[in-house]
Amino acid sequence: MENWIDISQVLHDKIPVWPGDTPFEYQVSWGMEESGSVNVGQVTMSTHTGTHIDAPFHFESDGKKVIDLDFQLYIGVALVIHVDKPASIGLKELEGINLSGVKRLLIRTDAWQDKTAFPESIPHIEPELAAYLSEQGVQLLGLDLPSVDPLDSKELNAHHELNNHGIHILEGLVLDQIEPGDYELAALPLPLEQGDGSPVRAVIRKMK
Ligand SMILES: N[C@@H](CC(=O)c1ccccc1NC=O)C(=O)O
Ligand SMILES: [Zn+2]
Ligand SMILES: [Zn+2]
Repeated sequence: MENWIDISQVLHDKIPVWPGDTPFEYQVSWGMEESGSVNVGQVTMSTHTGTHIDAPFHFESDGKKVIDLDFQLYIGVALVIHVDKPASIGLKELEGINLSGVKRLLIRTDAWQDKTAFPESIPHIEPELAAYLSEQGVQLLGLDLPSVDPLDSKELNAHHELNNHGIHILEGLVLDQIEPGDYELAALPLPLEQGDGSPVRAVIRKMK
């Protein structure tokens, strides 16, 4: 009994993407009939589709690309907390939660309920939170939202501040059914040499 729970969005042709971004598409480009032996598929997608990580190159031209990220960060103990549908996530929202020594923090907001559509607005991470999180030891921040900044933000202050404090970003998790507590997490990015982001298969297992 392994008890791993999938907290990833399913990738299918109707998965919502950032407005104006490349739609997700899977096609069998070389079918059984044609090839004589196999189906061979091709995937077209934005790197920010569904459950994914951001590399700093996403928002900084000289930032690290996916291949440069330490993959160890994406496997290990993580704390899940529940901050119910906040307007934004700052110090006040995390009051009373002990984050000391937490390296991977996953925040369940339940603010993106209908995952068949891209949300109209989302709670954002207050950029000032980055310093506090890094003081506590946080190096990976995961959310059940498509961004850590407001959807109309061009400055991407939370992305930058998190990166300035050595905190990496995991977005688009599915945490609706997940009770707060200590878990093991695995959410490995693909080894994309040029990637600004990467889809991940994110799974968690409750710590005994
Ligand atoms: N910051 C978002 C993605 C993002 O901003 C975005 C993704 C695809 C196409 C356009 C985007 N932003 C455009 O202003 C993210 O980190 O996933
Ligand atoms: Zn992203
Ligand atoms: Zn992002």
